[in-house]
Amino acid sequence: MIQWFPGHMAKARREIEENLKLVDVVIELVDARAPHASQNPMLQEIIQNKQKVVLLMKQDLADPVKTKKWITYFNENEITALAIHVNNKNDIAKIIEVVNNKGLEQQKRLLNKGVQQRAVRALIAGVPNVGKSTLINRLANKKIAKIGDRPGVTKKQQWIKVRQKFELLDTPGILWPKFEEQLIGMKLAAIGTIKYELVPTQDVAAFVIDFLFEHDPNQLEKRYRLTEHDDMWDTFVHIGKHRGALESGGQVNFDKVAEFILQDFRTGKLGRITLEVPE
Ligand SMILES: Nc1nc2c(ncn2[C@@H]2O[C@H](COP(=O)(O)OP(=O)(O)OP(=O)(O)O)[C@@H](O)[C@H]2O)c(=O)[nH]1
Repeated sequence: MIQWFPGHMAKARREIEENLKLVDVVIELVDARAPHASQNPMLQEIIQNKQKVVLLMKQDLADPVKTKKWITYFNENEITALAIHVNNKNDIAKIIEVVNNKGLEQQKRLLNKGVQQRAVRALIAGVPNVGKSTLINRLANKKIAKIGDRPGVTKKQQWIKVRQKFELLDTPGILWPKFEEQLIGMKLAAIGTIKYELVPTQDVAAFVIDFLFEHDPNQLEKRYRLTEHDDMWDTFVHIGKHRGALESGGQVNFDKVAEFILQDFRTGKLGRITLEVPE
């Protein structure tokens, strides 16, 4: 997990700016469970006149009604957006079609300026853990070796041919998450974008419990037999006993409880939850 310091952000930005020169379309990945929180604030600024497609990833874990609202919201702002489950073939086919069309559109604009036609080119960008590598592998239709950090080695750009349609840069642009607001930090920690060193696990789990109790209390009853929630301490004790998160003396292990809650949330065992709706 990357620690984002100003230097890293500047470097990430430079890399994307360099790569942007090579492509017609930017594929921006956000998390369908928190599309606003997981959107990098800088990207739009540097994309400028390139075509963009926003993918709401992990739609299988998100609330389908809220996902529809988000798609409408993006469309109303003249942004093409698709909800994606990376294991759904139709979703992948849709990406290929839309990216290709966007790329051709972009090229048509440039042809008038004397630029030669070539294969449509695209790049993927998004915050950590949003599903960039998985999507690249699905689009390539084969397993691409993951290229780790190799400081000091400048890698030559490689292009992946996607179904004879367009070319995709093999390394995604990794964008930094938003840090400015505590609530955004909570959402990002809940969906797994940022690590717990930044926000304590128990706080994140407590946030998830509060959110569910307000928006979808049935899930808490179904999963943990939790029917009332006045006090976080009591709620953790209840869930700890229910899930057997106990220490040798029979005391509830709060860290373990928090891990259980977050794991349940992230794997969809607490239902399909979206943490925010468009304003
Ligand atoms: N349920 C679900 N999980 C997904 C989906 N797409 C990706 N994932 C999971 O999300 C996790 C992160 O995926 P990666 O492809 O490693 O994400 P990344 O953006 O490349 O992550 P970094 O390398 O940290 O930047 C993995 O466990 C994937 O299996 C999806 O559509 N649905």
